[in-house]
Amino acid sequence: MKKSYSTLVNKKDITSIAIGGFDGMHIAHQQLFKQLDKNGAIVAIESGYSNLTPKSFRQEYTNLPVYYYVLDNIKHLEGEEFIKLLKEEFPNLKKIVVGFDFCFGKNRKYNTTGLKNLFDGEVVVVDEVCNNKLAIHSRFIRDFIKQGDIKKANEFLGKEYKIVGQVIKGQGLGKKSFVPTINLLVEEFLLPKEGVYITKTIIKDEIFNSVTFLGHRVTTDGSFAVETHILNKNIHNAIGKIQIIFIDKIRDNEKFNSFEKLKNQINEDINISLKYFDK
Ligand SMILES: Cc1cc2nc3c(=O)[nH]c(=O)nc-3n(C[C@H](O)[C@H](O)[C@H](O)COP(=O)(O)O)c2cc1C
Ligand SMILES: Nc1ncnc2c1ncn2[C@@H]1O[C@H](COP(=O)(O)OP(=O)(O)OP(=O)(O)O)[C@@H](O)[C@H]1O
Repeated sequence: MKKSYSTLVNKKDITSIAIGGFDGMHIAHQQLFKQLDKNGAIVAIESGYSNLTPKSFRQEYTNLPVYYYVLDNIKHLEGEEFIKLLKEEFPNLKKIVVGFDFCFGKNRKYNTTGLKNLFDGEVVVVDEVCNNKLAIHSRFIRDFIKQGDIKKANEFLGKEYKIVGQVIKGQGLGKKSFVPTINLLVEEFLLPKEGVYITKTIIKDEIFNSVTFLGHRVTTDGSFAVETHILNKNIHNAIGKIQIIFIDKIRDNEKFNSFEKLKNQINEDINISLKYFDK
């Protein structure tokens, strides 16, 4: 469940901050957080494009308080003005942690050297964090997810990719012709490539093994759907928000020329998922 430490911690108590967009809260971001002291905080600059950990979802991946600032409100600031703002916001600030490629201020013209010149406290610059020689960045993780390469995305995230959606009514076909599924409306999160995935589904804090289809139902009504089938369990009453955790991709979305062929394939997808959870 979402934590909201930032509302509980007084900004006056904060002595160190890490600054960045932090979409995904991936392995490299976590390296920055390790440099913070026990009165540390995360200053997340919201560009409006965060879709790995949108809006306030970043708080879930850290015990440090996260404070959000809207990029449009601060991007016009000169370097001195930005530092002044930080010192007003966090009057006891002693240390700032950023990555090697951090830029800030009007036209992004200030870099880590500028930060060291302008801030009178300690500045820690973290070297590029890589995974097997590949730099870890949110934009690369987004590419992996869009390509359906969930394993790679999870490796770079340092955790399993998770989306949150609202339960909605399906076509009512699943139960009758295929298997029962929970249909979801997902608005804020980046969706993996169309296809079928081994997943876990969290409903009211309870975790279920599942298999999830997402894409255009090209075999039935053609409409776009995110639907999850809970393995070995009948769930009748899922409502509200549920979470889907992506583990691995099974296959691409396919158009079948009969419902029977789709049904056989769905059973095969279920078997692959069951085997994965059995091992
Ligand atoms: C594991 C699984 C795999 C699926 N694969 C496909 C597929 O490859 N192509 C497709 O058109 N629909 C696929 N579907 C979606 C079915 O067409 C869908 O479940 C059916 O239309 C029922 O929809 P409903 O839940 O809205 O009633 C899949 C569903 C599941 C659960
Ligand atoms: N691979 C990395 N190694 C070290 N520091 C990093 C790395 N990636 C990001 N950072 C630092 O983390 C902070 C947050 O950066 P940012 O939100 O731009 O992450 P990102 O993964 O590079 O995102 P994007 O791909 O969208 O640019 C910044 O201070 C940035 O310099």
